[in-house]
Amino acid sequence: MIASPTVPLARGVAIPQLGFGLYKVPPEDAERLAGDAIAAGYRSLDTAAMYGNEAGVGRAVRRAMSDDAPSGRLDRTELFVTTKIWNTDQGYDAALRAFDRSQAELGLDVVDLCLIHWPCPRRDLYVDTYRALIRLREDGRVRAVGVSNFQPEHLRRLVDATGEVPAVNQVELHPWLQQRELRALHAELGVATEAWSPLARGHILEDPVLRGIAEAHGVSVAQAVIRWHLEEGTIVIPKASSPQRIRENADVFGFALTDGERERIAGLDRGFRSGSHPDDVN
Ligand SMILES: NC(=O)C1=CN([C@@H]2O[C@H](COP(=O)(O)OP(=O)(O)OC[C@H]3O[C@@H](n4cnc5c(N)ncnc54)[C@H](OP(=O)(O)O)[C@@H]3O)[C@@H](O)[C@H]2O)C=CC1
Ligand SMILES: O=C(O)C(=O)[C@@H](O)[C@H](O)C(=O)CO
Repeated sequence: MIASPTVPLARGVAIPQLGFGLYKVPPEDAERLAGDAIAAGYRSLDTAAMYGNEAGVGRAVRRAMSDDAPSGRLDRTELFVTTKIWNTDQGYDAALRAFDRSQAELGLDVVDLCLIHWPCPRRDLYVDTYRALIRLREDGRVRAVGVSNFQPEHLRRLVDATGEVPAVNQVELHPWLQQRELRALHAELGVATEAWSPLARGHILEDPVLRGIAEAHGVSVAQAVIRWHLEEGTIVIPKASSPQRIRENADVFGFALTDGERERIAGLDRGFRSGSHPDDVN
């Protein structure tokens, strides 16, 4: 894999644009698959307390920094780890305690990015939770703080209440759910867009337009879609369960989509969600 470009966040932090997602990776597989991803050239790992696999991710990171690293020793600054505060841990004190647990599971002195996993507006605790993340950043325990699954009204309220713009909003985004209104607000506020379920959990892989574009480049549909995300400027974190797919998804720097292909993909937006809608999660 050619080194992924990075996306600048506030305060001099930069996140690799291509990362590896670990939702539904069983705890016993997390160290191996995160290690496979690092060996394939990924430098960013996306986990969460809810995934139950932070310990394995932390072990893979520490192994990559050790003298017996399978593919050459890396410095901690070369790796980027994201975790998230789960819904039942929202609130100022609860979020601080949840972060203590995540940090202990990961076994890392500093976490690169910590997100509020879902806004959970009916709990009405996301502003307090965000203040806890700011405190963690000020204490040097996280480098950047952000949110996930926030809709425009949640972002606006957070910015009004705290005077802070989250570094990242991680949302479901792929060719069938292009999130144009939200991305326009991100651009206005200066929030980086990160795509979860960038392959729509596999649902889009049979799309005939995407298949035609992939065939034209001699790549898989997954590769064409990941390439589209990169060209859109989105941070992208595909998950895969085999070393072969992990490598395939990172082999996306040797071709470029044409303007016509990007236009055809723009026409695929249909509001399809492969995961939950933020209104339904509390
Ligand atoms: N903040 C949030 O609320 C959320 C965050 N996320 C994050 O985003 C990450 C990615 O999203 P996720 O939901 O996992 O879904 P993805 O869109 O990344 O799709 C993963 C699915 O696609 C399959 N797949 C991957 N690569 C290929 C390929 N090259 N060819 C064919 N099939 C392929 C995988 O199969 P297999 O595993 O069998 O290889 C898996 O079934 C998560 O792992 C997590 O880190 C996800 C959901 C919500
Ligand atoms: O993966 C995550 O981070 C999630 O929160 C989701 O998968 C969420 O639980 C969902 O969308 C379930 O369909």
